[in-house]
Amino acid sequence: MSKDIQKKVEALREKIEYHNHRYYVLDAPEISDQEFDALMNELIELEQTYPEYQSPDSPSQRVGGEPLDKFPRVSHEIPMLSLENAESQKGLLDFHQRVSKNTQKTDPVYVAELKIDGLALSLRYEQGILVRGATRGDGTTGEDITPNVKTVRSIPLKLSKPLDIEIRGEAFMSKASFERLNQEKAERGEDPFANPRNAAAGSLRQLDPKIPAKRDLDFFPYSVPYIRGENLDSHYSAVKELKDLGFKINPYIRKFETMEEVISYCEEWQEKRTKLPYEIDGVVIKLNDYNLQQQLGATSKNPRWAIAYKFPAEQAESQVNNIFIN
Ligand SMILES: NC(=O)c1cnc(OC2CCCC2)nc1N
Repeated sequence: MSKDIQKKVEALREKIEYHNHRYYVLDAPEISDQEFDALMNELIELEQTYPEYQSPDSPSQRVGGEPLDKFPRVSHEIPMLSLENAESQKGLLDFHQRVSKNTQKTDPVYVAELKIDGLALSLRYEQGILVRGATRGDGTTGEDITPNVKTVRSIPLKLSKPLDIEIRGEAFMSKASFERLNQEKAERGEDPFANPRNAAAGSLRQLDPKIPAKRDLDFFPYSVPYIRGENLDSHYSAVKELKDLGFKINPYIRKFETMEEVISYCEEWQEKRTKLPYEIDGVVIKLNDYNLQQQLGATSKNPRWAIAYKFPAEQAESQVNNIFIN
């Protein structure tokens, strides 16, 4: 009997994670929400009947377990640095000058990414299993919020390869989920969140994981500070690897040969950002080649091989819109 139950539980888990990936990462579901819920309810029932089969990587953790009384503190062996800001196009050209001068490369390849306005997370996987999710904190000490991180549907609980790896990225809430949440809070007479970033941060810092589980949080990875057994030679190859491992990758990431192209990408998204389903506050520009990154290194605060182009504060008109929507 027990062998059969174990097989059934494991088969259910795989099926549920497969459909979770289809829906939340590929945006291409194959079954209805009702069918998915039925699979999840069946798994939860089996795990409650046979607690000996509970497992940290079970998708039942995505709906949240028991509340914690506090978050343990964690240290980031590799500090989570912050980005130096460029307030203008001239700042980007100065950055390019510094990079070219210090790497003797006049034509380095850059990667440009939308700067998602959310909460930085560090994810640790051992043999491909998510074992720890932590906030950035002050860059060297963060909070272990693993049960809450497991409720973010686009964060894989198990990678497609059994790797020991650390992955960092931005957890965020879409504009639509933010408006819906504030609507619900208003109906309950609760104070609304000021913006999606606060809503995402506030949700992930709840001691009861059942709360973030209902908040439709999302995640885009943006760096691989540590990987064992594979050597990645560039940021772009790391992003490809993240996609292969099961993560959702932001579709607007681009490689550019010149800073002029980077600047026009920044101008393009400064105009188009209101059309995105999530908030961005700029563009992140990174030197693609890991050897060149290594050559430039980092200060105690920022990497010298990356910079953030921050958009000027959002036009007043769009703020007014938000007030009326709320
Ligand atoms: N908010 C973002 O979208 C974002 C933040 N950070 C980074 O890169 C880290 C890696 C090295 C220092 C900054 N990339 C991003 N896309």
